[in-house]
Amino acid sequence: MLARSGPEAAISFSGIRVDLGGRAILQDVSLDVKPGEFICVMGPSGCGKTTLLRVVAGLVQASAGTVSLAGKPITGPTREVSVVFQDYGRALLPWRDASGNVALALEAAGMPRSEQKPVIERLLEKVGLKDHAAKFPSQLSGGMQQRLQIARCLAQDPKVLLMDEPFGALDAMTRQQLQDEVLALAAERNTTVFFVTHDLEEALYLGDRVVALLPNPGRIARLVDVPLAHPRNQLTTREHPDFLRLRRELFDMMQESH
Ligand SMILES: Nc1ncnc2c1ncn2[C@@H]1O[C@H](COP(=O)(O)OP(=O)(O)OP(=O)(O)O)[C@@H](O)[C@H]1O
Repeated sequence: MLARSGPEAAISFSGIRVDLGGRAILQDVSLDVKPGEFICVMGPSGCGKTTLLRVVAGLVQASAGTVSLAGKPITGPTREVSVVFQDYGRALLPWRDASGNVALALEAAGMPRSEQKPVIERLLEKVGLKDHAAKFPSQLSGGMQQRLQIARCLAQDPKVLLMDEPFGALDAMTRQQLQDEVLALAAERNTTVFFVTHDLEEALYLGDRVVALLPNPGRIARLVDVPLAHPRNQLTTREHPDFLRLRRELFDMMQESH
């Protein structure tokens, strides 16, 4: 057995290429995501962010190279990985109330009904929906529906949480609240988060590292460490000189690539 210098990567991409529709969408992507790391993938529309996330979800296969989860090759969807989509409206079941939507994940895991109630209550409380357990998705605001989708994903107790532009459809205030909630939840559970966004500031605010992709074909243009202290703060973090410096650097890089 080979000696390892540190813990095994939670997600490891090694020289992957993804071809779709007869062309290379992603090329030569290599990246190790550490366990418990919050990694943000950003870049312009069409650079392959969602495709990269779908590779981790086991929904798209790499045409070349390898992708593994905690050392095991990804061959399809697994319960260790959960996905939060931008479109919460379609992700939730409209005929089930908030409790019922969270229960879905517990049922899928085979948890007996009698054990589900306290787990559901705790999760809804965690995402601030304790008093809305009996409401149906249509009775909840957009932010609340997204919180519910997050609770349902957490019910699966995933090692890796994939988030695809999860706050893109929310107003600025709600978006900031949810950013802080997800940061706190991920830190508390030591969940590895793979977060896709086209918003550079969101990527820097959330990420321990930011992967900047450029398109045609999608490839890693920059990988930056974000040296900002935790917990992050919507005012002081965003005003920090390191935040402003990195924002400028990545912004310039994106502009130059046009
Ligand atoms: N199934 C598919 N067949 C053919 N081409 C595809 C398929 N899925 C995605 N693509 C193409 O791959 C490229 C990358 O798409 P992807 O959705 O991964 O980009 P993105 O960076 O997430 O974009 P956006 O920010 O607009 O969501 C796009 O040009 C898209 O048209």
